[in-house]
Amino acid sequence: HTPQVRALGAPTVQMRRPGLMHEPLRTLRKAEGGCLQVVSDFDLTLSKFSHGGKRCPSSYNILDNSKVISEECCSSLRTLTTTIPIETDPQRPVEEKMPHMVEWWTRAHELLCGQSISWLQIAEVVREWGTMLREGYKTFFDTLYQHGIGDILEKVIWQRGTLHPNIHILYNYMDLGDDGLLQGFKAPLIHIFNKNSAVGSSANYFRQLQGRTNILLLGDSLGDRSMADGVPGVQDILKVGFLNDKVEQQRERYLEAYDAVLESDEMLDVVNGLLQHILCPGGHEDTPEQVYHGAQAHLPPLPLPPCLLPKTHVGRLVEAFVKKPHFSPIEGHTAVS
Ligand SMILES: Nc1ccn([C@@H]2O[C@H](COP(=O)(O)O)[C@@H](O)[C@H]2O)c(=O)n1
Repeated sequence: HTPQVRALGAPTVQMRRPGLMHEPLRTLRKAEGGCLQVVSDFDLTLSKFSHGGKRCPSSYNILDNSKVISEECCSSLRTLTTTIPIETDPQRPVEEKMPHMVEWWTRAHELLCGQSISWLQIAEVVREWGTMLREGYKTFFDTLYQHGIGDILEKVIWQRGTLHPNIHILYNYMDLGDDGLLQGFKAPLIHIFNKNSAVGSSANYFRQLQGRTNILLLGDSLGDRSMADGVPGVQDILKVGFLNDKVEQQRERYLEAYDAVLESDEMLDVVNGLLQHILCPGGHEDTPEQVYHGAQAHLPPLPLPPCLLPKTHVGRLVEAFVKKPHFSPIEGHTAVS
């Protein structure tokens, strides 16, 4: 018997087969988090899709739309967004979309590298942007940290004080020259349809987490549902999708792709509620806030991320600011994106 999961009763939650949630939830709950890893997308999943009626930028957009980019570059970047209809076209198979995505990301990187962007400018742009995480992000990260669960998410914001050592970030890391200017992006190129255990250092990373056989996956695009593909030894996986846009048109496909779909929901409350259900198997369900405050009481002080240690190169500081730090996962904690 799976106890009622209060979070799933929220009006924004849609499930095609609610009954199918029972088994994975039961397994996840039974393990009390000991076997859990959370694999999450960042853009428009942990960050907001809209705020005050306006669309929020992706982590690329914050640079694209900023004053550090010339008008000409901005317009060229905008031209590239003509690829979006291909990205979101439900009729095209992923294999057909792939080359277009590679071309888009590659060209955007080339354009950005031609702009002599300095690390200070990047830090400033990110600071200005800083408010766009979904409400509840602190509860989310702190709860996972307090329970020793890493294996989380892509791209997390250190500025928000939530870059705990159990987080592993998979992203297109910037390459800053000795002059502090953006000169390239590190390989391999990561784009919307190749974020999985086969890319870059992920295979190693996931191998370290072999004991964590239950996955809570969070995404906002249909490509995100494959983020845990190839992870070794997975027993149960629960996929939660944020359906941000064109809700009516996309509902059916999202319901097929994800176990639970959150429609136009800018909060992380449902996710926090699920975590709280999984992590407090013994008794009643506290509210996520109660769990959060409990978690806070036990949190050790945050260690400085390696990029902020005194001896490190200033460029690494920038990488932290722009959410593209290259931290080695710390054994026993870790996290993914
Ligand atoms: N140069 C680019 C490339 C992609 N985008 C958009 O960012 C989004 C990234 O989404 P993830 O789910 O992979 O985090 C994606 O929706 C692209 O449309 C961009 O803005 N600029």
